Amino acid sequence: MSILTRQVHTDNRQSVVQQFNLPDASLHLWPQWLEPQRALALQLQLEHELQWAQDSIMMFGRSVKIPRQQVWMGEPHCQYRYSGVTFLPQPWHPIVQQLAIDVSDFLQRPFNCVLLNLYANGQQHMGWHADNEPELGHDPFIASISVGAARRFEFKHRSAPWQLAMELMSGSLLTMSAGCQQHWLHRLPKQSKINQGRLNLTFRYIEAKP
Ligand SMILES: O=C(O)CCC(=O)C(=O)O
Ligand SMILES: [Fe+2]
Repeated sequence: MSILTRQVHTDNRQSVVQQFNLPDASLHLWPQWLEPQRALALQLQLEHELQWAQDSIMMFGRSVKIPRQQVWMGEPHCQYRYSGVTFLPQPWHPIVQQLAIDVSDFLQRPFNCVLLNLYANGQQHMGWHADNEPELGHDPFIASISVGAARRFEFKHRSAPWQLAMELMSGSLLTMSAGCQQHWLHRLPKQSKINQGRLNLTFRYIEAKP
């Protein structure tokens, strides 16, 4: 499959965007959305100040530790159930809340919760999945910010032999929408040679129940 990408260059790093024209999905990547100093400060501060946990999930009827650490954070109503486990949100850390506001302003989209993942090195990873839990609504719009080591991020279509890989650099913003979670899977594969850590934040929106 040939993927057309369109690149726009101006002085402002936030307006440099790559658009991936995939069947059944929309992906946009701003490779340098955060200033390098802000990306580094964010990584260091969040690594130290959040209550990271190597949670367990259910796989094939067994409880298995995830190969990374995570924090679920956001508005109090944003309970999140995946892989057989319900997560209650930690209250906003002010830096993460400010980032949620900045991303919302930039994309003109609401976000009220975020899954943070901390990968100590390239051995830590996330397997094939889609973020299609019912709480996220019919066609989730997800904004993913990465800081730290650059890592490969891969997509594969659920029913056609199409694949796509990209590099998520420190300070990048990736959006996944328009069918991406229904029709595609994504993963962060192992890259054993990478020794540095990486932190990723996927901002999401969960509607409050009346
Ligand atoms: O670390 C990443 O870039 C993957 C994050 C992701 O897919 C998720 O949090 O659902
Ligand atoms: Fe995901």
